[in-house]
Amino acid sequence: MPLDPARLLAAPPRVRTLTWSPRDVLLYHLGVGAPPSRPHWTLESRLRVLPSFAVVAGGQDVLSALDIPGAESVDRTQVLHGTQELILHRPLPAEGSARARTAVTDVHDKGSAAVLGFRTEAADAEGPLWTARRLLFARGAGGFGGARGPALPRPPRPEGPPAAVHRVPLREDAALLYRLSGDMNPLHADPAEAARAGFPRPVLQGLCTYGTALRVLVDTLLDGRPEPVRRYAARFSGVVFPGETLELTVWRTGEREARAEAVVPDTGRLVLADAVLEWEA
Ligand SMILES: CCCCCCC[C@@H](O)CC(=O)SCCNC(=O)CCNC(=O)[C@H](O)C(C)(C)COP(=O)(O)OP(=O)(O)OC[C@H]1O[C@@H](n2cnc3c(N)ncnc32)[C@H](O)[C@@H]1OP(=O)(O)O
Repeated sequence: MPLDPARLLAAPPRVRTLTWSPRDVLLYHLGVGAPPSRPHWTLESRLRVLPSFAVVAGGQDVLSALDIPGAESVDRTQVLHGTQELILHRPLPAEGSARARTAVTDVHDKGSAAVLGFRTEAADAEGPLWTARRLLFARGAGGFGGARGPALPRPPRPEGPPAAVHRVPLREDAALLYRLSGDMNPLHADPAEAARAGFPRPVLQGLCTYGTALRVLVDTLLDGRPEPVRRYAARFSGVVFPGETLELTVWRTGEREARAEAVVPDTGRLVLADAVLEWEA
């Protein structure tokens, strides 16, 4: 049975209560490579919360993302994370409980692939906390006769020299450490699953690359203060393997805005594209 856009879009939103503690935040920060020299990520007494923690808070189960009516035919081994956007309505507390509501927003037929969009709204007793939007790229799930949908915006590279270029080595076990925070997809841990998905070895979670880049951006642009971050978005343009080094290039594009991209310099592969970070004073 092919993918059924009408059923997917009509599926009731998934509602979950998410609770987290400083231990979860500390583990997440290690998963995105926080070094011992940055105690605001690694010590409970000085802890600040990297905004991208929102995507794992409360152990959000990425594997169940496609357990919805209409997506039965999608081969889970072929699904790649395509884009991620986070809008922070307030700084995240180190300990919290929130109600998160996730709905399917887009079902696009790209020929051989399908692109599925999801939107999560999370709020606690004090009001909205974050909005997350993501696109999943389901290889082999296209051709169901649906609308192609819009092309992803590909803004031109910022003009002028970058403000900074950071080399960010990734741990060999980065994917194994990161998965303890929430993304237990075997694609990131099991060589046999990676081979089934067409990769020579397990690939890094897109959200690990996303969080790693944000950590570096917050440390270098905001002096390690995540509280002003309001929006962070990026496209996953190529796979990353644990143990590789990322080269993160950053442009200042406004008083409170930066753009960034990451390549794996050994291969020249662009892996994180069109990243944008916006913050307030
Ligand atoms: C079990 C269920 C689990 C569900 C959750 C899983 C979450 C995680 O565990 C999984 C992961 O973390 S996977 C790792 C992170 N992601 C990646 O590594 C993907 C890297 N990107 C790629 O490989 C390619 O860009 C690729 C393959 C994404 C696209 O490359 P191409 O095929 O060359 O695409 P292209 O020809 O450029 O474009 C075709 C159409 O697709 C749209 N598109 C392109 N890149 C996209 C992207 N990143 N996200 C969403 N849509 C994208 C294009 O706009 C194009 O559409 P159109 O033809 O209409 O313009």
